[in-house]
Amino acid sequence: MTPEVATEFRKDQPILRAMGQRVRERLAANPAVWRAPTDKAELYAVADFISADECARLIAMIDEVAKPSTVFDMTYADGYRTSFSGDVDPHDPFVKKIERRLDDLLGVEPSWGETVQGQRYAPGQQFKAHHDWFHPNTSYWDRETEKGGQRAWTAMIYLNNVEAGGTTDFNELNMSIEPKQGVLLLWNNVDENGLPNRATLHAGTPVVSGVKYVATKWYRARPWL
Ligand SMILES: O=C(O)CCC(=O)C(=O)O
Ligand SMILES: [Fe+2]
Repeated sequence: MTPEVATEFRKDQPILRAMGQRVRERLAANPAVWRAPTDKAELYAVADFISADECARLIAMIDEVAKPSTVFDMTYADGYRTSFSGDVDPHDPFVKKIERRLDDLLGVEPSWGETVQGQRYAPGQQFKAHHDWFHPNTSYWDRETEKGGQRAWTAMIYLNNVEAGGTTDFNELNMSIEPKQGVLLLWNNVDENGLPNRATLHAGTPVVSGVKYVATKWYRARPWL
């Protein structure tokens, strides 16, 4: 990482380092949490994090709000993220229940989490390789730095099994994760020093057949609400 970039990241670095340590220790003490065998990134999974009924309920909510996805600096037409997505109602008691379960797993202040975003991929749709952490020199950097700061953790739940395709690929880690209903995938977007981790590069690969639904919550360095 160039020194120039490191300057941009300095503001949240100590917070992210401390947060990483706290979450890491909490997850290590939880027997339901599996840690991927790599030291390049912190990637975890929890099986049966939510039930099939809960998945169905979230899927119905996603179908109500999903629109062509955008990425912070891009439009749908750029073809980078061709899924449909939308935020589910953050005031819905059922959504709050799922959020509480996530907050509690990580031991993170609820106010640091963004609203849960649902995403649906039809055959051929994908989210090309990207980092979830924010990059400086973008149109959104100042705004996001002001509101919540850097993205620290990503918590993504697979809501259904996909007939073919739709894996989440972490190419730097040589890992390709097949969607499985109810599984939570969790990773720290920054390294142990609190700096953005390039090895967290990942993609939602094109669905080949069937449909894929995920629900994602990102946790920030500071209160987002
Ligand atoms: O759908 C996936 O497997 C990955 C989604 C993703 O990376 C994201 O929404 O940031
Ligand atoms: Fe992502």
